[in-house]
Amino acid sequence: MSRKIAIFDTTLRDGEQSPGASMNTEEKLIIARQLVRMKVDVIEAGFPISSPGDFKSVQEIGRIAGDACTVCGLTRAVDRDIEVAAEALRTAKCPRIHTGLGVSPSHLRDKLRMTEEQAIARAIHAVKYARNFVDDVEFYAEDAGRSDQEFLVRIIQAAVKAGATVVNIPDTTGYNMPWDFGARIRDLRERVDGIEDVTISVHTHNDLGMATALALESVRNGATQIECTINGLGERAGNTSLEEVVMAIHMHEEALDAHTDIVTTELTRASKLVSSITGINVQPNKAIVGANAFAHSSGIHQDGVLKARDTYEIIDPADVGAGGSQIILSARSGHAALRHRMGELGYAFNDEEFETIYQSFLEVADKKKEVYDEDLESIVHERERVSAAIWTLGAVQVSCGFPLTPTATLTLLDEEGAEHKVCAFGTGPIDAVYKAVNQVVSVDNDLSEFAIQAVTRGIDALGEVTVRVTAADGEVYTGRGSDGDIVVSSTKAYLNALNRLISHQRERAADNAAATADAQ
Ligand SMILES: CC(=O)SCCNC(=O)CCNC(=O)[C@H](O)C(C)(C)COP(=O)(O)OP(=O)(O)OC[C@H]1O[C@@H](n2cnc3c(N)ncnc32)[C@H](O)[C@@H]1OP(=O)(O)O
Ligand SMILES: CC(C)C(=O)C(=O)O
Repeated sequence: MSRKIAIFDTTLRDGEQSPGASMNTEEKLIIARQLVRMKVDVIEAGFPISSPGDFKSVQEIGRIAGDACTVCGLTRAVDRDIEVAAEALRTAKCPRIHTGLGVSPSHLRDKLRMTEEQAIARAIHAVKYARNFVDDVEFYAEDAGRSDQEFLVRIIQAAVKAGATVVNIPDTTGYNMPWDFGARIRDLRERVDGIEDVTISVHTHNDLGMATALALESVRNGATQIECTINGLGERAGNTSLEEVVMAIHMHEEALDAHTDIVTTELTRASKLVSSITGINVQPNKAIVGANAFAHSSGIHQDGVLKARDTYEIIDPADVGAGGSQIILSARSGHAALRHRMGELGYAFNDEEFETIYQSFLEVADKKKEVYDEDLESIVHERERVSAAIWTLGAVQVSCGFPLTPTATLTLLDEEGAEHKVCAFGTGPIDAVYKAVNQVVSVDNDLSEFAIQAVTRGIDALGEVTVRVTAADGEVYTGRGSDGDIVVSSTKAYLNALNRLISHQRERAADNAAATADAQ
């Protein structure tokens, strides 16, 4: 059995330190329930002395967690902080006090204004004092990543001797290279007496984008607890992201000789919950939980994934509760992806038909970021309309605006492919286009209805126009047209209606001629 790595979730403490992420007790409780469901080992619920609200949150989370996990409150190495944390955790089944102080030259000299000896004395006192209230005391050596390693060994040794059950080695400013930080952990493990009886924890920040790497390198060097947050929330660039370390350990259990007890299928839900409560969106390309983590939008990748998912996915989306892989249709998609999606929508085409559809798809895709199902339906229907065409659109251009007179320049193609070019004015751009169409296609009709709607989302949505025209004999014909440009969709819709009218009139004329011939 591999080593168990405890997951210490600090979303509700360090995560909440993200600007704009503060949460009330009710919200913290909702997240805490999800953390319990996900089986984290420790919930750092807050900093009890910092406010009555945080005190209450720690107290309530201690109550709901029961013995499912340890609940921890953070303190400075200050007696009053420790007393208040102890009080907040009084009714918790598995309470932990997390106390400590800065250990780097900068923290000692500029922030705490203490000598190394004073800091060691304060650390010993804080750990011992906390042990009066709880059996489980975690000592943090803040900014250990920039500390003098000899001093770090001494203060950690003192904390272990004073009764710390966990020693936390933070890279508070995310300064280290993973291998350097790993070497620090290994050195502590080799030199601190009694460290084998305590848990070595790491708390790494993402200032250089390496929080996850720092945590994993620490595990390789003997750490058995990782402090992390959902979505990597936390001070400045954030903390180690829980979902990343959990899945990295999950994927490389053998190499790391490590596992966690996290229910990975709950990761996506946890991410969405934290994002909706804090109002902090997850970047789409975020590992594991980003909206694009299992989305494929380029043809070569889509073809691969459709043939075998693991050609481009190392994680089964179901393993993190993310539903399934997504094929995003875009101008970079190839035949395989489009054929697949069309199949899912219930369309089957022969190769020749499909090639026309694919070319229309590329035209639409070049104008839009993403092609949705509604766009595909529209492309299919547009093709059906084009195949029934008598008059087709060659080109249309309008100029309009204040104080211009709306003008349309139009080229229509007849059934023989001959071009007919006209120009017309109107009360608006569509009116100008329709007047131009009437100059070429001379059939008696009244435009009785005109409606336009966006087929999909966004400013680049296809606009679908529906028109109804009434012929001289009172018969009504409907026409539809779609395009990213509503002048073009309006023109196509009108032509579609007129083509129907003309072909119906031709059918009727042919029927009449046949009837006359029969009668003679
Ligand atoms: C790396 C981290 O993420 S640490 C956690 C950060 N979290 C927080 O700060 C929680 C929210 N903080 C608060 O509510 C407040 O800052 C409190 C209640 C903790 C303290 O408030 P105040 O008493 O007003 O102090 P203030 O915040 O102005 O300054 C911090 C003081 O604590 C001292 N201090 C900082 N860390 C420690 C420590 N670990 N142990 C002992 N003293 C410390 C500072 O040196 C400073 O002391 P000084 O006033 O004598 O110079
Ligand atoms: C208080 C400690 C654990 C911390 O948050 C840090 O060092 O970043």
